[in-house]
Amino acid sequence: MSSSQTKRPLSSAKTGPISGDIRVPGDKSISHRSLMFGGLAIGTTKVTGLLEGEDVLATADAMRKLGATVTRDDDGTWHVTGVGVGALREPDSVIDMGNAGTGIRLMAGIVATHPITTFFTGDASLCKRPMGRVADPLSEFGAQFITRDRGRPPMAVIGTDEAKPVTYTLPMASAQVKSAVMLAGLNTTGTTTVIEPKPSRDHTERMLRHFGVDVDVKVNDDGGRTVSLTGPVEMKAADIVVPTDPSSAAFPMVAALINPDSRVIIRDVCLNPLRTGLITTLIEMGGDITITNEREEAGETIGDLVVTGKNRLKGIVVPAERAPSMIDEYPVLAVAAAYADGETRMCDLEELRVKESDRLAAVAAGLEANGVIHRIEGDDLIVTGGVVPGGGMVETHLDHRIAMSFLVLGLGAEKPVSVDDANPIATSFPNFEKLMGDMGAKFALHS
Ligand SMILES: O=C(O)C1=C[C@@H](OP(=O)(O)O)[C@@H](O)[C@H](O)C1
Ligand SMILES: C=C(OP(=O)(O)O)C(=O)O
Repeated sequence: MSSSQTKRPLSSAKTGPISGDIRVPGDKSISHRSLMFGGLAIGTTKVTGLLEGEDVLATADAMRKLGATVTRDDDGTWHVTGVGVGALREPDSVIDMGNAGTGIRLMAGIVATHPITTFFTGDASLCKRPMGRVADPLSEFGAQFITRDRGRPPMAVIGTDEAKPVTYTLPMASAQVKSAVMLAGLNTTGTTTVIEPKPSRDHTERMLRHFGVDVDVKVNDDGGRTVSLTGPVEMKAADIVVPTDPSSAAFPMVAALINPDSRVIIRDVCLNPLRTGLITTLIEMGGDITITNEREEAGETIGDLVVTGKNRLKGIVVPAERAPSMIDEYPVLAVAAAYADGETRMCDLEELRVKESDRLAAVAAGLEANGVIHRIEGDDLIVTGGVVPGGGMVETHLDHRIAMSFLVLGLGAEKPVSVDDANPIATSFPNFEKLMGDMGAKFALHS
């Protein structure tokens, strides 16, 4: 989003039961990848269910600047005609990736092994985020990077036409870094390998296969994975049906769980096992969540969620190894924990410090402002739940998940909860207010 935009404060208030039969927008990770991979493939890829959020629209523009043809029909179907791996055009202007970490890091991987120079920038949030985590492995292919402030955007990527294949062990659990390296490998002669000590979301692996790329995945003795592909590859256009985003479904899910007598059905949710950590956790906390109509589409498992508020939640310990499968859901899990009996400990949240905001600090500040007992020990967040006083104003720091999480907090609180800026919600969930409002959630502009 544009950081020069005027802030839009918004409040939420105690709502009572919510009910509805809804579809949240398309999965953000899959949407970015469908445009990128469609733009690299030979032929035209049809994409239905694309998330039309600001992050993904920035990726659409980026692919156009690199030579792909990306169009939208009036019914919301997108078409991407690719240029072929190796044939990207050098952009004639700076590419603005807005608020999107996934967008900039995966695009960096794509352009790193094309003989072009690409300039990337982003909003005030993105320009604080570390790019060294992709620049380091991509430099090993032979690409060069120029960044400001020790690795932050704006960032220039000088791609190489003599890429050397790389074997890289991820120093952190990151699907973005894994994907950037794999995507650089597409136009590299030889085998590119990524070893990930903890498995992270595997949409890149699944979707590359869908586009005809041979991706080898081995499960290692320690539970990690070794992913490899041999380039240069030719990708063939392949239609994509984007499932709905479990990270967006998280908000109505938690809203239903904290409001007794609620009942919400959320349709066509991506249930990739590397994305379902929050569902597992909320069920362990006693939440009434049932998965129905489970099926496979375009290489991903999808299903419908039926969520009710009939059980009171209880605090639990959320193990560190679950973090990659629910990394974006911790802010809203902290909200669920604020309504749970007892203590919830969320372990090893270091990666939250480098998201759209320092989410560990932003969540703690938001809980503090609304009278929720909590503490941070090392990289663990511990929340003691019960009655939520509310009444506080929360700084969102250009972070959509902080904005939506605290608006959900207000739906059960004694006094309204306000966020200083609801604009960032448009990056991932443009119809959040309408969808939640139609189910009974009370939102009001904060004066
Ligand atoms: O690959 C992806 O699509 C994403 C990976 C995760 O980031 P990290 O790779 O930094 O963990 C996640 O937080 C982000 O929202 C989307
Ligand atoms: C971390 C997120 O996204 P990104 O890294 O793509 O900005 C998110 O959507 O919560």
